[in-house]
Amino acid sequence: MFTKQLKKEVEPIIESIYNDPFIQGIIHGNLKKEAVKHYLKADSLYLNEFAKIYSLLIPKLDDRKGIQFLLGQIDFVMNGEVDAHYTLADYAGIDYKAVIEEGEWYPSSDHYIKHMYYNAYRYSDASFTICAMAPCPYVYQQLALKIAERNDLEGNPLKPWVDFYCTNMDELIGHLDRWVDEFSETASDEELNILRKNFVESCIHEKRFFNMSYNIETWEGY
Ligand SMILES: Cc1ncc(CN)c(N)n1
Repeated sequence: MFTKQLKKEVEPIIESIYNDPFIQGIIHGNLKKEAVKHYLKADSLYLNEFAKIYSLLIPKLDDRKGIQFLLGQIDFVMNGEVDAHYTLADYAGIDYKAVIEEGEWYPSSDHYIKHMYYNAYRYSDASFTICAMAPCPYVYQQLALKIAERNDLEGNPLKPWVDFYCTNMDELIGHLDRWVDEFSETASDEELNILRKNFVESCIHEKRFFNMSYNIETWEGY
């Protein structure tokens, strides 16, 4: 399966994100509050765009089930994933609604968001965009499962964040994989390479997004 190969290829990237300070801060329950705040400011806007990009895929699909699935995902991104954000906001002792008002597309999130939009407008088949979007649920699921495996989260205020991404991603990932695997069966080598590159680059964007948050990256700090 094509998506299986992709997942194998990005294992070292996920391992390196796991060792980066943002995820280590989650593991040890001592992530600095400013990093959480910066993450929330960036991520609330990122998720808004993610929902909008799903909507751009709707005209690319013909099957009713696929369209219904995307509508469900738009709802999840807009209304469900906020639970994970509230866990972080409560941990940092901040007013979530007030904080996200100050959000911006900081350089690394800006790059990531535009990577997804480019593929949505550039290619008529949804698979190209899906490969750029799939690391969003996949990387978080893999990180959460890896953290949960340690079995040392009792009493960690960030445990609900880990639990959230351990449990809510399977169906979505299965759906995205099926779309891409089906397309890959008839795709040219050149198309396969673009799909692969999109997936790998988005995993790297995930790494940069966490580091952007940890390092409080802004446009002023060029
Ligand atoms: C940047 C980013 N990537 C992934 C996720 C998890 N859906 C997220 N909330 N934000």
